[in-house]
Amino acid sequence: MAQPLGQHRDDEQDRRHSEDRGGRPHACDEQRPENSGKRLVVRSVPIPDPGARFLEQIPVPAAYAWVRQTAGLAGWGEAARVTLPAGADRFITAEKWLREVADGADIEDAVRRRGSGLVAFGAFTFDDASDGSVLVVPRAILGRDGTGNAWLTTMTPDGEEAWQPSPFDPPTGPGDISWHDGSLSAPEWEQAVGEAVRRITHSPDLRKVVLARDMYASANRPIDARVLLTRLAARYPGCFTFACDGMVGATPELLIRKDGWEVSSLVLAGTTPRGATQAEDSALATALLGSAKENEEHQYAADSLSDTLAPHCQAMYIAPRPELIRLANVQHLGTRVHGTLATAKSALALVAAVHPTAAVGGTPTDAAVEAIRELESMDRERYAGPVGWVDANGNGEWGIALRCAQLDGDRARLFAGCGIVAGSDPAAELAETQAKFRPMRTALEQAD
Ligand SMILES: C=C(O[C@@H]1C=C(C(=O)O)C=C[C@H]1O)C(=O)O
Repeated sequence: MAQPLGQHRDDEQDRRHSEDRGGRPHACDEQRPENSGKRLVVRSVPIPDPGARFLEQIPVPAAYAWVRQTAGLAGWGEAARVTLPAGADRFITAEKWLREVADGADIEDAVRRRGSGLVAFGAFTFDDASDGSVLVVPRAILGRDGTGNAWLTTMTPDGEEAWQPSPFDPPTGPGDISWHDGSLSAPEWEQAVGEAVRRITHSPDLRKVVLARDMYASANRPIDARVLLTRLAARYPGCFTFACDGMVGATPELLIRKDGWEVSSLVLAGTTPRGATQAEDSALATALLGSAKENEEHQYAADSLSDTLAPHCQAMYIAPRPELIRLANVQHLGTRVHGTLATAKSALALVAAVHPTAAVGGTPTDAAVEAIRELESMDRERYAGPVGWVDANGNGEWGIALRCAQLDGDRARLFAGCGIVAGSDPAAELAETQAKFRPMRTALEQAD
């Protein structure tokens, strides 16, 4: 393995500073960059290939990441941050903030690849009514594409010392984990599912509601995001393994990828377990693909994405029927969507247009979000919200934050949810949430 890149003292100070505040800014920080006014000096340079396991080179526990297969971005430190209050305008406010940061920045990009130059990572709340969305420009990003081209980007507030390799803070596992119920116990959550089915059956207006539940893990030691990232990336290589401001996971669902005029998405909805044998696995897959209930649930999600994306495209292709997406823990129905934009739009503007899809909200959107607020008895915070990265030109890649946890010191809050339609069975949905918790549970409990 190549030498770890090490860390700079400033990164450590940044981390302590943000941890002192519980990772959450005070109200007076809202919409103000932490480097207040200092312009950023951004340099991207090619580096020798650090290898496929480049996530292991992040020098500090507070990691930023967006990685699929052996390609992606791994960041650390904080050069600038904006925290956005509740509001449907949080994506556009974030976009404006990034534009101002980029306009003021001194950028030299000798790499000129997707993800080089000035890049911010973001995690947005699911609900317009929730505070806590963030966009962070790290101090350093290690980037790698699928063919082993690699680069290092440093982003430094003017007048400060650029990040330099120095001692590496080795990752440590979280030790023994104990588990605690979240907002609802399992039986209470089954009751909520029953109530959603009743409302869908009796109201002609509500067709689908995605209901989620949370649970808590307590560890012996502070939980190091890097440990979870490397475990998740190894077990879920086809997913987007992500970390942003303590939100860590491996999501299979691509909300929007924007590259110049091209946009794409992978909508998921409809789930079945993996089989214990190949024959059982295939039988489950065949049943999923042929199930009227799962296809109905899927269609709402595919329609919601295509209905909201279409007005921004001059051409759009939607796969005519869902395909099977197999992960280590579950199998899904998935629909791929590709489009060409009609007018220039940033990735964040597109995220604003399509979120929340009926993969995580429901149909119709407003009634479903209202039912979620009433029935889940919790704030989803950034679970099921958009997570990803955006560059100075508005290109980027955003997933839906699923199969994930919010880290807070030695605690983690895990989330999982399921689409509920008229034909849903509460016990089967509870089992589905258990399967969807598994990626994070295993990542936390796995022995080194
Ligand atoms: C809501 C989640 O997943 C979503 C719901 C799915 C379903 O109901 O079948 C499938 C994939 C995701 O779109 C989750 O993982 O928490």
